[in-house]
Amino acid sequence: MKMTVNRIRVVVLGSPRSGKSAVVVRYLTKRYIGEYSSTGDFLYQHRVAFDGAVSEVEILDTSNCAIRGCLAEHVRWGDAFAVVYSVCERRSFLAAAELLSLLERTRLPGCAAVTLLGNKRDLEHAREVHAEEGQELSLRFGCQFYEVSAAESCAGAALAFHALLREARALALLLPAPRRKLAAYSVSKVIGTIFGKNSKSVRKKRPSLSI
Ligand SMILES: Nc1nc2c(ncn2[C@@H]2O[C@H](COP(=O)(O)OP(=O)(O)OP(=O)(O)O)[C@@H](O)[C@H]2O)c(=O)[nH]1
Repeated sequence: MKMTVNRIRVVVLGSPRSGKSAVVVRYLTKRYIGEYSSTGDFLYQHRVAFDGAVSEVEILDTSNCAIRGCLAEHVRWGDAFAVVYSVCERRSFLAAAELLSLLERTRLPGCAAVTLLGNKRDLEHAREVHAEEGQELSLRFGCQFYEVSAAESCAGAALAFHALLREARALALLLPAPRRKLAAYSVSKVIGTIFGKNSKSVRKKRPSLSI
């Protein structure tokens, strides 16, 4: 049976140190890398098959968007958004609320799949944001919500990303959007870079984005 293939562009947003890269790499490789020295965005290409369909996914792991002024460009580019905060840092939760509000203002409601991820749930002793608060925020913006721990397991990240891709697939059937090409790194090349080097500090390079 021929599997349908669809292309989905995912943008991962959130405060510095909230665990965006750790969650993305955990989902892509099932492994946890402790430290990244991030200097910019990183774009991964990933092919995933589930629910009888194949998705060619581009995941943009952003860094310091607000400071670098590239947030609007990323919001225009994405079909789906993962907004990450750390359950141990209230400031990152407030920033996530701002990001959800921005997405609501700039992307017509129902035109993009969005999920809110409360990361670092393994650090219960340092928790500052309760799960109910994340749930309420997701209800307010009509988006999905998961608490995950990139450090503890890949199940949470996989569940959250597959749910996001499932929603993006459904929207793509309703809202065909123009496709723009991006220079991208294949996951195998990226993973080689990550694991080829000292995995303690992985330098992230900013690929040339041509939208
Ligand atoms: N305990 C714990 N630590 C985590 C988890 N996820 C990430 N970290 C740690 O949090 C720190 C930041 O993780 P990154 O993935 O680099 O965070 P980031 O959001 O990509 O950071 P920027 O690139 O600066 O925006 C690192 O020290 C990670 O080891 C988690 O689930 N649990």
